[in-house]
Amino acid sequence: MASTGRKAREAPQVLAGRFRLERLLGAGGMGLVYRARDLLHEQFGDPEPYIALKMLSEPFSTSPDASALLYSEFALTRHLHHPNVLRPFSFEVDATHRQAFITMELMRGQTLDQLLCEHPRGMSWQALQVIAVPLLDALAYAHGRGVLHGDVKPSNVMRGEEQVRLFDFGLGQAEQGPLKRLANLDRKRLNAWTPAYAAPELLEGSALSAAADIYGAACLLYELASGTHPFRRLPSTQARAARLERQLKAPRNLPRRCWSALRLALAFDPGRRGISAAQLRDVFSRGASWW
Ligand SMILES: Nc1ncnc2c1ncn2[C@@H]1O[C@H](COP(=O)(O)OP(=O)(O)OP(=O)(O)O)[C@@H](O)[C@H]1O
Repeated sequence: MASTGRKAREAPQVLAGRFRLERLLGAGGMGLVYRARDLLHEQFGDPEPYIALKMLSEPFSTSPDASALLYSEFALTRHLHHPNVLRPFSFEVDATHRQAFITMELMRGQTLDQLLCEHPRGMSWQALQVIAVPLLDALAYAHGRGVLHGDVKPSNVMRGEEQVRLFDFGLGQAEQGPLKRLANLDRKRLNAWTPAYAAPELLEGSALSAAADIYGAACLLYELASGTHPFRRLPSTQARAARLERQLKAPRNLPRRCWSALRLALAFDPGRRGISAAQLRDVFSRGASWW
């Protein structure tokens, strides 16, 4: 994180004459996210003029299709209207600084990786269910609209004061519908997957699929339930080579029916990962019967 301070100082103070950057909220593999104030809204008396503002960090920001990449993230989420998908506001370009950026709803809360630090032995079933069901519902909804997330992992889900939100569709893609044209960008060359959550077939060059999203979500859910990653945070290809699926243990906080479903979702072979986000959601939504 040492470099993020440097990037924060280098960033312009006001973008597009309107958005004043206040502080860096987070730096991921590809982007920098700031808390910013919308000076226009503030001028008209908006008591809550705060937004989140995302721009690409180097070296992505200097790639020829940087703006298209960011636009694609914006466009994918703009077409999703779900209470558990983070709301984007606008895509902008600051001509002076030649800087493209997205504005979006500012979330107050914790990302799930921050939450996991507080639960090293996993969460109770009740606490887990409150997160799992909305998250899976958001994923099922996105998949139903032909949108794949591409990077489901704990740092891309936030538990806000009121809601759980899935965000960062930066590696996402439209499988069908008019947005499919956006998918021409080659994300493989970005090599931005997080190997511990990316399904083995993705790391081996296959196209993104709903099944790949399921693998990431399953790793995340396992981690919430047990406090540890199912495959010791190894890249999935290495975990498969070491046959770690044989050592998988049912998290003690998980009802048995959820474990059977989760195990299926954790399959290394996409052909055997025979469960959808909607099916997983339905299993996790049922009451706390342990059988
Ligand atoms: N709308 C938001 N409100 C508050 N904080 C946010 C928001 N969006 C992102 N963040 C914070 O910024 C961090 C990085 O955001 P994001 O995941 O979009 O960037 P990224 O570079 O695409 O990350 P990666 O590629 O590593 O997943 C998040 O983990 C979170 O802490």
